[in-house]
Amino acid sequence: MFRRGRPMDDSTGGTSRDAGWFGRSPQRHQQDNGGEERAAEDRVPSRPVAPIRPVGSGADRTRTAPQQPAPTQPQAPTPTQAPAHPRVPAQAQPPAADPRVPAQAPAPAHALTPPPAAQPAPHPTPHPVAAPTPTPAATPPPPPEDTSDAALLRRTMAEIEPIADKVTSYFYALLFLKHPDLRDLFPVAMDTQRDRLFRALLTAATHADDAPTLTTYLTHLGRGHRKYGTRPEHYPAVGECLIGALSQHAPRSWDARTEAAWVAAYTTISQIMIDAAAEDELRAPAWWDAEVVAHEMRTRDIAVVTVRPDQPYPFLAGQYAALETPWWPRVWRHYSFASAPRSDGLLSFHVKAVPAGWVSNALVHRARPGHVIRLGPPAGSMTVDHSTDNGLLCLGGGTGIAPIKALVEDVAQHGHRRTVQVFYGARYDHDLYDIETMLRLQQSHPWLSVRPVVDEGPGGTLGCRLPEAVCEYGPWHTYDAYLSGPPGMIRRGVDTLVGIGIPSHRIRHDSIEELVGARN
Ligand SMILES: NC(=O)C1=CN([C@@H]2O[C@H](COP(=O)(O)OP(=O)(O)OC[C@H]3O[C@@H](n4cnc5c(N)ncnc54)[C@H](O)[C@@H]3O)[C@@H](O)[C@H]2O)C=CC1
Repeated sequence: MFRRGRPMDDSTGGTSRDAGWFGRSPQRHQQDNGGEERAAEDRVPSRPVAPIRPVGSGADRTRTAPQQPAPTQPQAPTPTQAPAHPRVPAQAQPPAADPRVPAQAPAPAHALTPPPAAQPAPHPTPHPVAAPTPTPAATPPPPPEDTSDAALLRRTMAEIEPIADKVTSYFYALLFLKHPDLRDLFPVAMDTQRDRLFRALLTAATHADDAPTLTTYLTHLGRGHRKYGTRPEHYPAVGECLIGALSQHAPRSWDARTEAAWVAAYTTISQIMIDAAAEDELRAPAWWDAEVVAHEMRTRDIAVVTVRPDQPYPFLAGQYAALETPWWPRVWRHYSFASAPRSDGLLSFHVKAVPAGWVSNALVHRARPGHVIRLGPPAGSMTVDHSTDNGLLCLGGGTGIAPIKALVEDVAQHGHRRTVQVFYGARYDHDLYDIETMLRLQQSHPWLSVRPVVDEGPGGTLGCRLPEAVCEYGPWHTYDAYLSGPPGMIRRGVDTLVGIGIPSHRIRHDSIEELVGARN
């Protein structure tokens, strides 16, 4: 969930009312803990992380760079084999990789070289005898240099940010060169993985001096990495190569102190993630196997897939999960739950097959009843705040209607009458694949109104009409807003809603960065 223009990592449980990126909502906290607050004494003892020995650090920066990794990248998602899921988790991914981390560039702590002070202009003196001599303005002293660890980390990040892609490639090259055994544990295609790592790194670095925020974020990250089979011994290998890559590409800001700051930061990061994963092991599986029990094609490229998890799967309406199919091991994509929790324990997802979408094509065109997929733990905080009576204004674009439907069901289950107004957007009439369900819900719930908004206008003109359509109704300033759909719709929707008076802290949606490419 986000504040406007300021993404919250929804896997971390932030709410619009939290103070920062990774603030934790009471509601999400409860869900994280299975409804119970764990007593401190229940915590498992910390597992010490092995020391990190930076690879390719400042001292040997001049060495030849390793060759770029050559991950095989199949051209099209046309799986031909259906290997069974290995029962023993053979996956591992580097610990600093979360899709929900905002790709926000860190602001440099301050300019290292202050701009030159302006020189006083020469005063014209037509009558030199009488003219007073001006006192030159005092040159302000340069601000004291911030040499805290956090500032050192931010300086490195600022230096590598413009060449992020290169640094990430170098990091993986180093990792697979030094630890070739780890290559098999990553997905065949490393495209999404690369961005995630860098974004997670940015977040950790920019929040290094904000311990509570960082801890909450990393705790979720550590738990989420269980499904990859990440083990404590993987962390030093990743850390060493990460620091090696940074030192190689940030020559201006790298020195012994900077290296020490990175080693300390990464050690802390690893420790929190390892401990979080160990604690989570006590109460939840790393992933759930889930059998497909129904597969319904709604259009030629949209399917509603219903699965039965092999054990209870607690979640909240509005959340999402990572899904892995048996055809593309270690490739996980996120989908929202399309229903509130059901008494029969079944879960539904709305999946649109997108071009070159590995998981989406497998789920739409290949998965059938009887197949078993995997689910990661639930995440996300686009959930209903049941502590208020505010109405809900919901914008669902395309398959983004899935979590909106879950939210409506959630309000219905709570039996507390609140106005819910849904605007359901699609390009054409025939793209409104779930309109019948939504209209049925409207019929049975007098507090619910559903308005389809189709882009195709008179004479076949197309325009993105969804956010604007909301302005024709209202007023909305007492409503909580929920947006779900393509990133462009979210961005424009947020601007529109703020423009018509909904405070940004009452506007909720999943991470835009995560949405980009996350469901393909
Ligand atoms: N399947 C799921 O569980 C979920 C999917 N999503 C996301 O929803 C999206 C659904 O994609 P499609 O069905 O292909 O939607 P689409 O591209 O057909 O668009 C759906 C609606 O969004 C509006 N829209 C699109 N771009 C816009 C823009 N730049 N400004 C304003 N409005 C815009 C359209 O006018 C239309 O009303 C995907 O990006 C997916 O990641 C989001 C949440 C859950």
